[in-house]
Amino acid sequence: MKVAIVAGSKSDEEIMNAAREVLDEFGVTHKEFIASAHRSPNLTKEVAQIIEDEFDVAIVIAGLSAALPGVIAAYTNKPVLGVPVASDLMGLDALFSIAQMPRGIPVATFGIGKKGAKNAALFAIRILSLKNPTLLERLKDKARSEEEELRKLNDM
Ligand SMILES: Nc1c(C(=O)O)ncn1[C@@H]1O[C@H](COP(=O)(O)O)[C@@H](O)[C@H]1O
Repeated sequence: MKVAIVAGSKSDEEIMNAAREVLDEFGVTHKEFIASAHRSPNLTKEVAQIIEDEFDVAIVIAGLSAALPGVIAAYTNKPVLGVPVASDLMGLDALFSIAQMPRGIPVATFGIGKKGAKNAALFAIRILSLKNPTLLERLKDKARSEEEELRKLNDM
């Protein structure tokens, strides 16, 4: 039950942290990697091979032209959850780049930045919960307690 979090640069650290916090909350084992398909293609290939061999799912975070999620998905059959990072074009560049994958190389695309990273982590947990009833219960508990908070706010 392991999730890889990969980012294209150390400058994406804040977004990585957002994903990590959610995984920690659910007690999911994870490991972080920094690799760039553009700047370190050999390292990226090695990281993808490690994901293929040792991980269940990968959250891949990238800004600008954001080739990284697609390149990782080319080297592994494990599910790749892509998270765009905002920069000069508000992250639309990365969003379109990650969403517009050529046929045959699927990457699930999430929202831009920290919210997207948190949802990607929750999605990774949903994937893992298919084979892990304890994790599924934790997801249900979280949903229940969030609804409970809203009931209190509404005095209901
Ligand atoms: N999208 C990619 C890739 C890649 O896709 O290979 N490599 C770096 N980057 C992105 O470049 C942005 C700026 O990086 P720097 O701050 O290191 O210049 C980061 O958001 C990173 O994800």
